[in-house]
Amino acid sequence: MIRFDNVSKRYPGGFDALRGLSLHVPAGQLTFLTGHSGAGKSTLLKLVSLIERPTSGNILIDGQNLNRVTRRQIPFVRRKVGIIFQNHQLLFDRTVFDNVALPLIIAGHDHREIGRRVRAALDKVGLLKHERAYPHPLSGGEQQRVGIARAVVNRPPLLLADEPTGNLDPELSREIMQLFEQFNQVGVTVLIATHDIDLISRMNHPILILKAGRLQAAGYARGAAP
Ligand SMILES: Nc1ncnc2c1ncn2[C@@H]1O[C@H](COP(=O)(O)OP(=O)(O)OP(=O)(O)O)[C@@H](O)[C@H]1O
Repeated sequence: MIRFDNVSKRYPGGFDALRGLSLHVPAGQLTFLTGHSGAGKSTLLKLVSLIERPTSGNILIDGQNLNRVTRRQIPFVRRKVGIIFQNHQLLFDRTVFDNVALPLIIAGHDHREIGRRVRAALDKVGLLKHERAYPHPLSGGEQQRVGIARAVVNRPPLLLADEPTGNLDPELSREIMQLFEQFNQVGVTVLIATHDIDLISRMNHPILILKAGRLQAAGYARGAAP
């Protein structure tokens, strides 16, 4: 699903965030991406979502080489990718419904289709009863679920999450991970960047470990081979 072939990323200022990185995230898997602070996890996710471009090397998503994607094509490629951030980046002056509807409005769907899909996404994350609420009074875990509903409302085949449990306690973190597992079980490829070794070591999913912009190791927490 995601293939990095000798990818390097040098930011303006000269810092090499990724250095000749090659890796593969198979379709249909839930994969964790971990490594020290500054190892390049967020940079990798930004390259996959075309927020940043590589300095050299090739990135293939579902066989499509991102180097060949023009600026004008970026929004169409991004529709295949749902992105979840640690601080969920919700619009606090819009209702839960409107926050989740945003990607569909941008994509130009009609009113009825938007209503149907938003409610389906809110139902999946257990927030249907809060559709008219504003994000502020919701708990941190609920706000993160709104962000997840917004990411999946377009039904993308690929979900990326950057520290999605960073602000949550262990119980809520487990619930959020279970949600990702549910999406994965219906065929969505999921890539989650996280520092939470404790959480991922209790789950049996493939792990990629970055160190200073390179792949240090790939495997399973429980030592099981793929
Ligand atoms: N826009 C930018 N301009 C310059 N340097 C950047 C930029 N974004 C990231 N970097 C640098 O690139 C390196 C990798 O950053 P990145 O955010 O990818 O790491 P990370 O593994 O996600 O770290 P963390 O776990 O702390 O979020 C860091 O040293 C960071 O300072």
